Amino acid sequence: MSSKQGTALVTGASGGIGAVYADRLARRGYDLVLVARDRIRLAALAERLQAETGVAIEILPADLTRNEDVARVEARIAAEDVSLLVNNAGRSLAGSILDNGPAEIADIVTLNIATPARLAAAAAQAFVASGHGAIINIASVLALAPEMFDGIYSGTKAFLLNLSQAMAAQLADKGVYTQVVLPGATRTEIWAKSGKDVNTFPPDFVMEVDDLVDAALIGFDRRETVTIPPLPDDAQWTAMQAARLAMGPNLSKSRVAPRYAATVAEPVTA
Ligand SMILES: NC(=O)C1=CN([C@@H]2O[C@H](COP(=O)(O)OP(=O)(O)OC[C@H]3O[C@@H](n4cnc5c(N)ncnc54)[C@H](OP(=O)(O)O)[C@@H]3O)[C@@H](O)[C@H]2O)C=CC1
Ligand SMILES: N[C@@H](C=O)C(=O)O
Repeated sequence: MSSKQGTALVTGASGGIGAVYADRLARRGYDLVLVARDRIRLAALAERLQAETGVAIEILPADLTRNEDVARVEARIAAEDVSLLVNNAGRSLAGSILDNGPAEIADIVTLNIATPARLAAAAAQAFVASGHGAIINIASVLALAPEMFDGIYSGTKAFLLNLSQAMAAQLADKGVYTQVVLPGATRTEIWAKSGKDVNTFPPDFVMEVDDLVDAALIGFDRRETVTIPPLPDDAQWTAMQAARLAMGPNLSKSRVAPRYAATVAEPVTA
């Protein structure tokens, strides 16, 4: 029997933020499709949540950097029971742009940009066709703070913020809700995987993963487009958006802005 909430497909569900989303969504009555590479961890989570909540749970082991695996997940999203996509799987990098080569850069761009874009598109197309559905994209506060990190990881998260705001604008009147979540530093394995010890960070800098997901779901229930769980004053985000939108009418012109007119410009020497 299918659940009233429908089915939520969660990527990166084998640990960290994705596993907590799976837990919370099962308790809200969603059936689940759990996606990640580690079949054993997915099966253990599915078994526990099935026993605790009684919802139907399937596991879909997939390496989301592989085209054929992503295609299997796209096909599962297109099935009519799926009503929620949590686009969460992601990775970080060890070191800066000076330390990473082509393989690492291609891998993170595929996992953090190309795959979530493909899955978001698959979900958007299916949900618009059925007239309802929701998409949660997990970005990062580093989308707003490129100076703080390596630039590549934070750039992938800026992409997700941009994509989500565009999707929210394009899909809201078609019955599809898009939320982008910007966590700050959150205590998960992502830090150790990229060579950082999260326990050396100042304690008031790091959020526990349960708190992060519970706050993000409050933003979801409020139908926020952008949810930033650590940010105390929403007015700061609103002001930044207002400043960005105010530039809109000036961003494309037939004439060069006077400050770039040839007679004004000074040659720059390196
Ligand atoms: N923790 C933090 O401080 C923050 C995290 N985020 C974002 O939150 C999201 C979740 O991260 P978090 O829970 O912290 O990290 P974790 O490393 O704990 O979890 C990452 C999840 O992604 C899965 N994953 C990684 N690579 C692949 C792959 N190639 N194919 C399929 N699944 C994959 C992992 O499963 P498996 O290894 O089994 O494949 C795992 O389930 C990420 O997008 C991250 O960028 C954003 C801001 C802060
Ligand atoms: N996951 C973190 C970096 O690795 C972050 O987004 O803060």
